[in-house]
Amino acid sequence: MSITPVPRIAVIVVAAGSGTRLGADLPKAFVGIDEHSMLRHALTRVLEGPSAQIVVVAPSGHEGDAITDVLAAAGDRRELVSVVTGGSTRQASVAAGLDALWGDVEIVLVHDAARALAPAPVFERVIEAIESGSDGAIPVLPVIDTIKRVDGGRIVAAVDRSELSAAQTPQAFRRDVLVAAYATAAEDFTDDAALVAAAGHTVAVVDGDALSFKITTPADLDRARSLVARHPLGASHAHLENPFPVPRVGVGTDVHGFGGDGELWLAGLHWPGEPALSGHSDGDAVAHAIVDALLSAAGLGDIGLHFGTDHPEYAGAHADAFLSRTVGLLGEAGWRVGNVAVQVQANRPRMSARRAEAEAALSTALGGAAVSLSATTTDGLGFTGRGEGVAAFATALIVRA
Ligand SMILES: Nc1ccn([C@@H]2O[C@H](COP(=O)(O)OP(=O)(O)OP(=O)(O)O)[C@@H](O)[C@H]2O)c(=O)n1
Ligand SMILES: C[C@](O)(CO)[C@H](O)COP(=O)(O)O
Repeated sequence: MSITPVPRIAVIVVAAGSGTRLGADLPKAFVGIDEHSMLRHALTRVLEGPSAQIVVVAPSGHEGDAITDVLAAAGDRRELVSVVTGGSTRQASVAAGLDALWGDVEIVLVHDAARALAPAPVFERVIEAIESGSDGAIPVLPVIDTIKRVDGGRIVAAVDRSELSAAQTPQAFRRDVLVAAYATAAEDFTDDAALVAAAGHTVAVVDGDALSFKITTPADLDRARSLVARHPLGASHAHLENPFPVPRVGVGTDVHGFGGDGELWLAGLHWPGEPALSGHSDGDAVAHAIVDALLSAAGLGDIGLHFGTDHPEYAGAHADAFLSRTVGLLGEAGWRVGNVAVQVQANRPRMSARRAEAEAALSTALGGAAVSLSATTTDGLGFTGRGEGVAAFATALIVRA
């Protein structure tokens, strides 16, 4: 039987605020970003960091809600997490968390549940600063806006923003330093770094992260919701370090029966002497399967949405019109095509002789992305085996533009 070592790091997640500026009808930490609360998101990301004791500080009367989030987020690590009741100020809530630390803990991180999307590398950076000898460490971002000192409704001074930094959490401290500073604090501070600095300690700064923004106002909540909508919890969490690092794949299929007017168009090529496929456009099942694969990868719906019979401009249109418009739709959504693989099932035409030509035509229509085309028959089975039509199956990979 293995015994889990007692962690030397603890994270106090303060979640006991009311969220007046957000104006929700329940304490802020329990407001949903998606179907999961801010606290649940924050805990999920804390749990992606180094093994640590986790103390959740909940608003009085909402300890049960906090335990529900802990059980959902922590799974079989729930023995690492405890819930305590917070106070009327952030500082009082942190103090309640400090009282719950286990004996072996040497490094304490204090983190706002309201900074629910703070990514794991920030936790690692502040811990590393303490392990390198600092008493305290705080993540900061440069101040971007021009800053003015204002008094009586008028500007009284310009402030040099190069001297300023915006404070974030998690903030990390040597446990003995933080506990002693809290024991002697004579006033209320908005963060722990200020309290520890007021006690005479040096607090090192490390790089913050734009994703560690605090959800304070309804606009902040909208921003968090839109980020999380693109990258839900339970998929991957590393995504949020960079909102768009993960390529996406999609699938598409299409079938068309023979019986159209004129001659065949398939895989972006004209096939003189071959019977035409029927359809609103030219019936090019290969191009249409690729369109669906690309739209599905980007989450942009399907071919019916963008090229259906209510779009008369695509009546009789060939592959290049479909594919170039699809590339445009992806581009507007911030995606570009990585590669496409497509398979044709048909008795005719014989694709092998023109495979390279078809791949080149499709690739050109997709702005140069690699396309590979394969073809098969179905041993006489099904509608393609009976020679009634053509089926195509495509997969696509897209990456952020
Ligand atoms: N008495 C308090 C006040 C705040 N916090 C926590 O401290 C973090 C930062 O607080 P902030 O979001 O700025 O404050 P709130 O009190 O929640 O919001 P508001 O100031 O808008 O009322 C939040 O995770 C919040 O839950 C806390 O645990 N206990
Ligand atoms: C610790 C903190 O997140 C630092 O930015 C703090 O909670 C900030 O509170 P604020 O008074 O809303 O800036």
